[in-house]
Amino acid sequence: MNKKKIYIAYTGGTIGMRQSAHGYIPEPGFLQEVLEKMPEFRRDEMPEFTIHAYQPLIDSSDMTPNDWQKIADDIAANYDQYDGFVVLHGTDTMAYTASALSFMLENLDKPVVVTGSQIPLAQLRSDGRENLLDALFLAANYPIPEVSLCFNHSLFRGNRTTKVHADGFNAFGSPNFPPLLEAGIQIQLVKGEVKSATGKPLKVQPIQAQPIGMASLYPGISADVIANILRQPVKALLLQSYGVGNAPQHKQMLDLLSEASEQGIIVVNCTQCLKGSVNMGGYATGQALRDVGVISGYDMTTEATLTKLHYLLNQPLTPEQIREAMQTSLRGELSRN
Ligand SMILES: NC(=O)C[C@H](N)C(=O)O
Repeated sequence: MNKKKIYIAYTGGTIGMRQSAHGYIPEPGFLQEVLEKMPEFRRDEMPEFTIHAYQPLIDSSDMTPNDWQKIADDIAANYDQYDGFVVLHGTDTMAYTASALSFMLENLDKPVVVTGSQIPLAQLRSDGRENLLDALFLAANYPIPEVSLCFNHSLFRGNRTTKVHADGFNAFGSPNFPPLLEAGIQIQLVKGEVKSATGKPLKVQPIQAQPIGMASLYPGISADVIANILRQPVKALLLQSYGVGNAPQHKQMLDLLSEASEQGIIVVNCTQCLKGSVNMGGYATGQALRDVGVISGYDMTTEATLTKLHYLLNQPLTPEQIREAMQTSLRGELSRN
């Protein structure tokens, strides 16, 4: 039987860490050593896999857009030799990386599954074994050609995920989109579409860090706080508003946002709520934002909004084109009714 070949890009994260006097730390070679002692990964039903360990291995709190670039380039360089890709990554910023890769990898025709764990693979109660077995098995046998995130027996669309639990095994949620697949007793496709590769050429859109401001509204927030954020050389502002996209009807703040929009700063309205969508037509407090040029983030996660802004700001687009693309689904990251 011809086994499928999966490329593992091992970036770091808890899954391969070892206990030290200062807490968990990544250590080169350790993950491979632990895997050698786990025969289940070499069973006949499992695909062949190659591990490429990054130098240095990092805790995902240290991830930057340069690292997203490194992962995207690595996948592109190995694209033709493998049937699918698994990215081993820390959980803290996993949803950001999964979202960023979904935008950067244009014409993706093969599965890219991002996973990691809450407890290191070397520890007795690790969730890393299940997550990595699932990720490899699904990448080989259920090739859904998009960037997904595999955790706790669910496969989610990567750009719909957010870390919802700091210390539970069910660390990720996809609040506004059903899972692509559920791996219970039966493996059940929910929203995912299994397709074999068509041979479309992959294109990587390069990304460099962009100055993006983020402000979460709270009762009593002063316009000065927003003014300070806008004083930086920001190109976009992610505004986390209340409910369906409401903000206080604060003249000074609305004037600031209006000025920012006129200067070409992209101001995106996302809700602080975990579930549901922005609808700025719902209340006068939301309409006031729309009237000053703020655009809707609909039901996008913070992670998807931020990485999509990075993706678009790196291209030669006008502010109007960016606003338009922000409100359009590029990779299934938003739903518009
Ligand atoms: N569970 C984890 O992987 C957390 C770790 N701090 C990381 O994100 O790299």
